[in-house]
Amino acid sequence: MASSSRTLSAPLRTRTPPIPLPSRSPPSWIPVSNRSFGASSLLSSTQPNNSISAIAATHNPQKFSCLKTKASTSANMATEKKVQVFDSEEALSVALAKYTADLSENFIKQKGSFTVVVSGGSLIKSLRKLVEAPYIDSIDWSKWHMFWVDERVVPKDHPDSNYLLAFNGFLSKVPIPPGNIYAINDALSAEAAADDYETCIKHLVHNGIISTSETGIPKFDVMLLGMGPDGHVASLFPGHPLLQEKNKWVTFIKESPKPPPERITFTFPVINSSANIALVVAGAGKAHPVHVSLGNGQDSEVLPVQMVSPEGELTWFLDKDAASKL
Ligand SMILES: O=C1O[C@H](COP(=O)(O)O)[C@@H](O)[C@H](O)[C@H]1O
Repeated sequence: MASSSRTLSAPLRTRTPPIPLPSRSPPSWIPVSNRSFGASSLLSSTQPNNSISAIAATHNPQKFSCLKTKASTSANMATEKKVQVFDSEEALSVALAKYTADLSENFIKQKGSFTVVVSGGSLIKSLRKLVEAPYIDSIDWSKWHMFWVDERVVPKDHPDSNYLLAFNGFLSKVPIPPGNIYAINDALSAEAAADDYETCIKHLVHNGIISTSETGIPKFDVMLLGMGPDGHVASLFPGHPLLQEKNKWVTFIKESPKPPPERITFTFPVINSSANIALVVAGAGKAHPVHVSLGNGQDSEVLPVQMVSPEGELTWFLDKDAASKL
């Protein structure tokens, strides 16, 4: 799509979000488009329910080679895991853009759409190469459907909003149709916003926009996820009972250990139903949970990031600082 045909909204300056949102949860019959809604080395994994394929570190991410292996897992499923280590976060972001663009092309060819889930945090900055040439023009953004793996229960123009972060760093630069951007309804309580988002997802499953796994759980084409220094993913924190949630697709937390306290989040059944997950981790401050997940590091408890085990493929994008303990 030519860059001249992009329909970009202005950055948020007021409390009015660029995507029209109802003041309260809309009934399910409202059309979804109107809803608110260096060198290579090989590692072995200590994680029992995952296989690991390879680590490749390089200045030129186009040239890394990955050995792929598959192993059985406890739930008769195989998670194919790839680990890529880059000399810099810059090189990581180049590779992440290619990874995402390739998936976009393949899914759009295969089924005519691409369902993408993003986290907040540092992930959004690492997506910066995707909004540059060649991908800005080669990706068919009109087929993208965007979701959030977690969101803080704040207005969309609040500095803590994951939506605002994504808008400023990504959405404002690409012509994804506004009706394909599924933000949470920020006019609701945490509990109601989680229910509302789950209803939105159900509606899209019903419409065939979101695929499902054999068990009927939404199966997003890709989740692009960051990880906190404590090993949290989405708003699923170490030791929290929500790690064990099995029934809900979207839930809420009111006492997040990381501010702000009120958040909504996808649960592990949905996260692990994904066709692809990219875990994007940069910086020495995250070396410990990476060591625990991929090396022989230990923690007093199972970290949320260790519970990421998708039905499809898991790819770790690490910079060398995050991988420094491996
Ligand atoms: O609070 C959150 O933190 C995590 C990790 O953020 P990062 O800045 O350390 O990468 C993020 O993935 C999540 O979406 C966000 O709500």
